[in-house]
Amino acid sequence: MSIPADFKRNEAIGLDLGWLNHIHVNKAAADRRAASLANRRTVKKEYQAAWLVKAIELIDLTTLSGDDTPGRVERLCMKAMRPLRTDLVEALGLQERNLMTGAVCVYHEMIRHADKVLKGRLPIAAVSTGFPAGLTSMETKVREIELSVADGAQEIDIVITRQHVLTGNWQALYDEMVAYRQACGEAHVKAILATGDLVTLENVAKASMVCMMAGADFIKTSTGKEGVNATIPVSLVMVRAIREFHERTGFKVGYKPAGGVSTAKAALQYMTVMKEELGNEWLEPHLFRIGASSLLTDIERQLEHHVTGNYSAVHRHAQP
Ligand SMILES: O=C[C@H](O)COP(=O)(O)O
Repeated sequence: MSIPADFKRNEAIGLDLGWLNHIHVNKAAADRRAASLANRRTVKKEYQAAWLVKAIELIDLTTLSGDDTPGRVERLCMKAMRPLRTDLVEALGLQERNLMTGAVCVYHEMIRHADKVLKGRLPIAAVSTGFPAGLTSMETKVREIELSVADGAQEIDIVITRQHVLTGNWQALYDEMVAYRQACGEAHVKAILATGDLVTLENVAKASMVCMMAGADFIKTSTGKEGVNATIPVSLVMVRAIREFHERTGFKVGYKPAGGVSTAKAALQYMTVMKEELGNEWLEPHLFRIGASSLLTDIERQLEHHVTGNYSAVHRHAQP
Protein backbone atom coordinates (compact mmCIF):
# COMPACT_ATOMS: atom_id res chain seq x y z
CA MET A 1 0.00 0.00 0.00
CA SER A 2 1.46 3.36 -0.90
CA ILE A 3 0.80 6.14 1.58
CA PRO A 4 1.34 9.69 0.25
CA ALA A 5 4.62 11.12 1.54
CA ASP A 6 2.87 14.09 3.17
CA PHE A 7 0.24 11.92 4.91
CA LYS A 8 0.06 12.78 8.61
CA ARG A 9 -0.94 9.83 10.76
CA ASN A 10 -3.74 10.37 13.31
CA GLU A 11 -2.62 10.62 16.92
CA ALA A 12 -4.29 10.73 20.32
CA ILE A 13 -5.73 14.23 20.89
CA GLY A 14 -7.30 13.60 24.31
CA LEU A 15 -10.86 12.65 25.24
CA ASP A 16 -13.18 15.61 24.63
CA LEU A 17 -16.41 14.83 26.49
CA GLY A 18 -17.90 18.21 25.61
CA TRP A 19 -17.59 17.40 21.91
CA LEU A 20 -19.02 13.95 22.53
CA ASN A 21 -22.07 15.30 24.38
CA HIS A 22 -23.01 17.33 21.32
CA ILE A 23 -23.17 14.29 19.04
CA HIS A 24 -26.70 13.38 18.05
CA VAL A 25 -27.86 11.25 15.12
CA ASN A 26 -31.10 11.76 13.26
CA LYS A 27 -31.90 8.11 12.47
CA ALA A 28 -34.77 8.86 10.08
CA ALA A 29 -32.58 11.25 8.05
CA ALA A 30 -29.69 8.73 7.98
CA ASP A 31 -32.06 5.98 6.81
CA ARG A 32 -33.53 8.22 4.09
CA ARG A 33 -30.10 9.22 2.78
CA ALA A 34 -28.96 5.57 2.91
CA ALA A 35 -32.03 4.48 0.92
CA SER A 36 -31.43 7.15 -1.73
CA LEU A 37 -27.80 6.05 -2.09
CA ALA A 38 -28.72 2.38 -2.25
CA ASN A 39 -31.42 2.92 -4.89
CA ARG A 40 -29.31 5.14 -7.08
CA ARG A 41 -28.44 3.89 -10.57
CA THR A 42 -24.79 3.00 -10.37
CA VAL A 43 -22.14 3.71 -12.99
CA LYS A 44 -22.42 1.61 -16.16
CA LYS A 45 -20.21 -0.16 -18.71
CA GLU A 46 -16.60 1.05 -18.94
CA TYR A 47 -17.04 3.26 -15.88
CA GLN A 48 -18.42 0.35 -13.91
CA ALA A 49 -15.52 -1.88 -14.97
CA ALA A 50 -13.06 0.84 -13.90
CA TRP A 51 -14.78 1.19 -10.52
CA LEU A 52 -14.72 -2.58 -10.01
CA VAL A 53 -11.01 -2.74 -10.80
CA LYS A 54 -10.53 0.03 -8.25
CA ALA A 55 -12.66 -1.92 -5.76
CA ILE A 56 -10.24 -4.84 -6.01
CA GLU A 57 -7.43 -2.58 -4.81
CA LEU A 58 -9.54 -1.64 -1.79
CA ILE A 59 -10.30 -5.16 -0.56
CA ASP A 60 -8.79 -6.56 2.61
CA LEU A 61 -9.01 -10.13 1.33
CA THR A 62 -10.01 -12.04 4.42
CA THR A 63 -10.15 -15.49 5.89
CA LEU A 64 -11.15 -15.70 9.55
CA SER A 65 -12.43 -19.20 10.13
CA GLY A 66 -11.73 -21.70 12.84
CA ASP A 67 -10.76 -24.22 10.16
CA ASP A 68 -8.22 -21.96 8.40
CA THR A 69 -5.08 -23.85 7.40
CA PRO A 70 -1.67 -22.69 6.13
CA GLY A 71 -2.70 -23.99 2.70
CA ARG A 72 -5.88 -21.91 2.61
CA VAL A 73 -4.01 -18.79 3.71
CA GLU A 74 -1.31 -19.35 1.10
CA ARG A 75 -3.97 -19.68 -1.62
CA LEU A 76 -5.64 -16.51 -0.33
CA CYS A 77 -2.33 -14.67 -0.59
CA MET A 78 -1.70 -15.91 -4.14
CA LYS A 79 -5.17 -14.67 -5.06
CA ALA A 80 -4.51 -11.31 -3.37
CA MET A 81 -1.40 -10.84 -5.51
CA ARG A 82 -3.10 -11.99 -8.73
CA PRO A 83 -6.75 -11.16 -8.14
CA LEU A 84 -7.91 -11.48 -11.76
CA ARG A 85 -7.41 -14.27 -14.33
CA THR A 86 -4.73 -13.47 -16.89
CA ASP A 87 -7.20 -13.44 -19.80
CA LEU A 88 -9.29 -10.80 -17.99
CA VAL A 89 -6.22 -8.74 -17.12
CA GLU A 90 -5.27 -8.74 -20.80
CA ALA A 91 -8.78 -8.06 -22.09
CA LEU A 92 -9.08 -5.11 -19.70
CA GLY A 93 -5.63 -3.78 -20.67
CA LEU A 94 -4.35 -3.98 -17.09
CA GLN A 95 -0.99 -5.68 -17.76
CA GLU A 96 0.96 -2.66 -16.50
CA ARG A 97 -1.15 -1.98 -13.42
CA ASN A 98 0.26 -4.66 -11.09
CA LEU A 99 -3.23 -5.18 -9.73
CA MET A 100 -3.40 -6.50 -6.15
CA THR A 101 -5.85 -6.29 -3.27
CA GLY A 102 -5.29 -3.71 -0.51
CA ALA A 103 -4.14 -6.29 2.06
CA VAL A 104 -4.91 -9.75 3.37
CA CYS A 105 -6.58 -10.15 6.76
CA VAL A 106 -5.98 -13.24 8.90
CA TYR A 107 -5.74 -14.54 12.46
CA HIS A 108 -2.45 -14.21 14.34
CA GLU A 109 -1.43 -17.85 13.81
CA MET A 110 -1.56 -17.37 10.04
CA ILE A 111 0.66 -14.28 9.77
CA ARG A 112 3.87 -16.24 9.14
CA HIS A 113 2.18 -18.38 6.47
CA ALA A 114 0.92 -15.25 4.71
CA ASP A 115 4.34 -13.66 5.02
CA LYS A 116 5.99 -16.64 3.28
CA VAL A 117 3.92 -15.96 0.17
CA LEU A 118 3.58 -12.18 0.24
CA LYS A 119 7.18 -11.36 1.17
CA GLY A 120 6.30 -7.74 1.93
CA ARG A 121 4.57 -7.10 -1.40
CA LEU A 122 1.22 -6.61 0.32
CA PRO A 123 0.37 -5.64 3.90
CA ILE A 124 -0.80 -8.33 6.29
CA ALA A 125 -3.61 -7.28 8.63
CA ALA A 126 -4.07 -9.40 11.75
CA VAL A 127 -7.23 -9.37 13.82
CA SER A 128 -6.40 -8.98 17.48
CA THR A 129 -7.41 -8.21 21.10
CA GLY A 130 -9.46 -11.35 21.55
CA PHE A 131 -11.25 -11.07 18.19
CA PRO A 132 -14.22 -11.29 17.78
CA ALA A 133 -15.64 -10.78 21.31
CA GLY A 134 -12.71 -8.83 22.80
CA LEU A 135 -13.26 -10.22 26.28
CA THR A 136 -9.81 -11.46 27.21
CA SER A 137 -7.72 -9.55 29.78
CA MET A 138 -6.20 -6.20 28.83
CA GLU A 139 -2.74 -7.64 29.40
CA THR A 140 -3.44 -10.51 26.99
CA LYS A 141 -4.87 -8.15 24.38
CA VAL A 142 -1.88 -5.82 24.39
CA ARG A 143 0.51 -8.77 24.25
CA GLU A 144 -1.43 -10.24 21.33
CA ILE A 145 -0.91 -7.02 19.37
CA GLU A 146 2.82 -7.01 20.17
CA LEU A 147 3.21 -10.62 19.04
CA SER A 148 1.38 -10.00 15.76
CA VAL A 149 3.52 -6.96 15.01
CA ALA A 150 6.65 -9.00 15.81
CA ASP A 151 5.46 -11.74 13.42
CA GLY A 152 5.16 -9.25 10.56
CA ALA A 153 1.65 -7.76 10.61
CA GLN A 154 1.71 -4.18 9.33
CA GLU A 155 -1.93 -3.60 10.20
CA ILE A 156 -3.79 -4.63 13.35
CA ASP A 157 -7.59 -4.88 13.42
CA ILE A 158 -8.54 -4.59 17.10
CA VAL A 159 -12.03 -5.11 18.55
CA ILE A 160 -13.28 -2.63 21.11
CA THR A 161 -14.87 -3.68 24.40
CA ARG A 162 -18.55 -3.21 23.60
CA GLN A 163 -19.57 -2.84 27.27
CA HIS A 164 -17.66 0.45 27.43
CA VAL A 165 -20.01 1.84 24.80
CA LEU A 166 -23.15 0.21 26.19
CA THR A 167 -22.46 1.68 29.65
CA GLY A 168 -21.28 5.05 28.31
CA ASN A 169 -17.82 4.58 29.82
CA TRP A 170 -16.03 6.70 27.21
CA GLN A 171 -12.92 7.12 29.34
CA ALA A 172 -12.42 3.33 29.42
CA LEU A 173 -12.91 3.09 25.66
CA TYR A 174 -10.47 5.95 25.10
CA ASP A 175 -7.87 4.41 27.42
CA GLU A 176 -8.00 0.98 25.79
CA MET A 177 -7.74 2.48 22.32
CA VAL A 178 -4.71 4.55 23.34
CA ALA A 179 -3.06 1.40 24.75
CA TYR A 180 -3.77 -0.54 21.52
CA ARG A 181 -2.43 2.23 19.32
CA GLN A 182 0.72 2.39 21.46
CA ALA A 183 1.23 -1.39 21.28
CA CYS A 184 0.92 -1.22 17.47
CA GLY A 185 3.89 1.13 17.11
CA GLU A 186 4.41 1.72 13.39
CA ALA A 187 1.67 -0.76 12.43
CA HIS A 188 -1.60 0.93 11.54
CA VAL A 189 -4.55 0.18 13.78
CA LYS A 190 -8.13 -0.35 12.66
CA ALA A 191 -10.73 -0.09 15.42
CA ILE A 192 -13.57 -2.59 14.93
CA LEU A 193 -16.66 -1.17 16.62
CA ALA A 194 -18.87 -4.25 16.12
CA THR A 195 -21.70 -1.86 15.25
CA GLY A 196 -24.30 -4.64 15.27
CA ASP A 197 -23.76 -4.89 19.05
CA LEU A 198 -23.96 -1.16 19.78
CA VAL A 199 -27.80 -0.83 19.67
CA THR A 200 -28.08 2.81 18.48
CA LEU A 201 -26.57 4.93 15.72
CA GLU A 202 -25.71 7.52 18.37
CA ASN A 203 -23.55 4.93 20.13
CA VAL A 204 -21.90 4.18 16.78
CA ALA A 205 -21.17 7.88 16.21
CA LYS A 206 -19.76 8.37 19.72
CA ALA A 207 -17.66 5.20 19.67
CA SER A 208 -16.27 6.25 16.27
CA MET A 209 -15.30 9.64 17.65
CA VAL A 210 -13.70 8.28 20.84
CA CYS A 211 -11.59 5.79 18.85
CA MET A 212 -10.45 8.59 16.53
CA MET A 213 -9.67 10.87 19.50
CA ALA A 214 -7.49 8.02 20.82
CA GLY A 215 -5.49 7.71 17.59
CA ALA A 216 -7.21 5.04 15.48
CA ASP A 217 -5.91 5.02 11.89
CA PHE A 218 -9.13 3.42 10.62
CA ILE A 219 -12.56 2.78 12.05
CA LYS A 220 -14.17 -0.47 10.93
CA THR A 221 -17.78 -1.60 11.27
CA SER A 222 -17.75 -5.27 12.15
CA THR A 223 -15.96 -8.52 12.75
CA GLY A 224 -18.20 -10.38 10.32
CA LYS A 225 -19.38 -12.46 13.29
CA GLU A 226 -22.12 -10.17 14.70
CA GLY A 227 -25.77 -10.73 13.81
CA VAL A 228 -25.75 -7.52 11.74
CA ASN A 229 -22.54 -6.44 10.04
CA ALA A 230 -21.77 -3.55 7.65
CA THR A 231 -24.78 -1.52 6.52
CA ILE A 232 -25.17 1.72 4.58
CA PRO A 233 -26.88 3.69 7.41
CA VAL A 234 -24.10 2.73 9.85
CA SER A 235 -21.53 3.65 7.20
CA LEU A 236 -23.08 7.09 6.74
CA VAL A 237 -22.84 7.75 10.47
CA MET A 238 -19.23 6.58 10.62
CA VAL A 239 -17.99 8.45 7.55
CA ARG A 240 -19.71 11.63 8.78
CA ALA A 241 -17.87 11.21 12.08
CA ILE A 242 -14.64 10.89 10.05
CA ARG A 243 -15.54 14.08 8.16
CA GLU A 244 -16.26 16.00 11.36
CA PHE A 245 -13.05 14.73 12.97
CA HIS A 246 -11.05 15.83 9.92
CA GLU A 247 -12.68 19.27 9.89
CA ARG A 248 -11.86 19.83 13.57
CA THR A 249 -8.42 18.24 13.85
CA GLY A 250 -7.00 18.04 10.32
CA PHE A 251 -6.38 14.27 10.71
CA LYS A 252 -7.65 11.91 8.01
CA VAL A 253 -8.96 8.63 9.38
CA GLY A 254 -9.75 5.67 7.14
CA TYR A 255 -12.97 3.66 6.90
CA LYS A 256 -13.49 -0.09 6.56
CA PRO A 257 -16.93 -1.62 6.15
CA ALA A 258 -16.65 -5.37 6.77
CA GLY A 259 -18.87 -8.38 7.10
CA GLY A 260 -21.43 -9.49 4.54
CA VAL A 261 -20.10 -7.28 1.71
CA SER A 262 -20.14 -9.97 -0.95
CA THR A 263 -21.45 -8.42 -4.18
CA ALA A 264 -19.95 -6.03 -6.71
CA LYS A 265 -23.12 -3.97 -6.40
CA ALA A 266 -22.62 -3.55 -2.64
CA ALA A 267 -18.97 -2.57 -3.16
CA LEU A 268 -20.07 0.14 -5.61
CA GLN A 269 -22.58 1.43 -3.06
CA TYR A 270 -19.91 1.76 -0.38
CA MET A 271 -17.60 3.48 -2.85
CA THR A 272 -20.40 5.92 -3.68
CA VAL A 273 -20.85 6.71 0.03
CA MET A 274 -17.12 7.47 0.30
CA LYS A 275 -17.00 9.61 -2.83
CA GLU A 276 -20.11 11.64 -1.96
CA GLU A 277 -19.48 12.10 1.76
CA LEU A 278 -15.68 12.41 1.87
CA GLY A 279 -14.46 12.93 -1.71
CA ASN A 280 -12.10 11.09 -4.05
CA GLU A 281 -9.17 11.12 -1.64
CA TRP A 282 -11.05 8.63 0.54
CA LEU A 283 -11.27 6.15 -2.37
CA GLU A 284 -7.62 5.19 -1.95
CA PRO A 285 -6.37 2.15 0.01
CA HIS A 286 -4.65 4.22 2.70
CA LEU A 287 -8.08 5.64 3.63
CA PHE A 288 -10.60 3.03 2.52
CA ARG A 289 -10.77 -0.75 2.66
CA ILE A 290 -13.57 -3.23 2.28
CA GLY A 291 -13.14 -6.27 4.52
CA ALA A 292 -14.51 -9.26 2.65
CA SER A 293 -13.95 -12.96 2.09
CA SER A 294 -16.08 -13.57 -1.03
CA LEU A 295 -16.48 -10.15 -2.69
CA LEU A 296 -13.55 -10.67 -5.06
CA THR A 297 -15.26 -13.70 -6.64
CA ASP A 298 -18.31 -11.64 -7.58
CA ILE A 299 -16.22 -8.74 -8.88
CA GLU A 300 -14.26 -11.14 -11.08
CA ARG A 301 -17.53 -12.61 -12.43
CA GLN A 302 -18.89 -9.13 -13.21
CA LEU A 303 -15.67 -8.17 -14.98
CA GLU A 304 -15.81 -11.39 -16.98
CA HIS A 305 -19.36 -10.47 -17.97
CA HIS A 306 -18.13 -7.03 -19.00
CA VAL A 307 -15.43 -8.60 -21.20
CA THR A 308 -17.29 -11.60 -22.67
CA GLY A 309 -20.99 -10.81 -22.22
CA ASN A 310 -21.39 -14.04 -20.27
CA TYR A 311 -21.42 -15.03 -16.64
CA SER A 312 -19.43 -18.06 -15.56
CA ALA A 313 -20.26 -20.32 -12.63
CA VAL A 314 -18.78 -19.21 -9.30
CA HIS A 315 -16.74 -22.43 -9.07
CA ARG A 316 -14.75 -21.45 -12.19
CA HIS A 317 -13.14 -18.60 -10.26
CA ALA A 318 -10.23 -19.60 -8.08
CA GLN A 319 -11.18 -19.23 -4.44
CA PRO A 320 -8.98 -19.48 -1.41
O1 LIG B 1 -13.23 -8.34 8.34
C1 LIG B 1 -13.78 -9.00 7.49
C2 LIG B 1 -14.92 -9.90 7.71
O2 LIG B 1 -14.68 -10.80 8.74
C3 LIG B 1 -15.25 -10.64 6.46
O3 LIG B 1 -16.60 -10.97 6.50
P1 LIG B 1 -17.28 -11.80 5.30
O4 LIG B 1 -16.74 -13.21 5.41
O5 LIG B 1 -18.74 -11.70 5.59
O6 LIG B 1 -16.92 -11.18 4.00
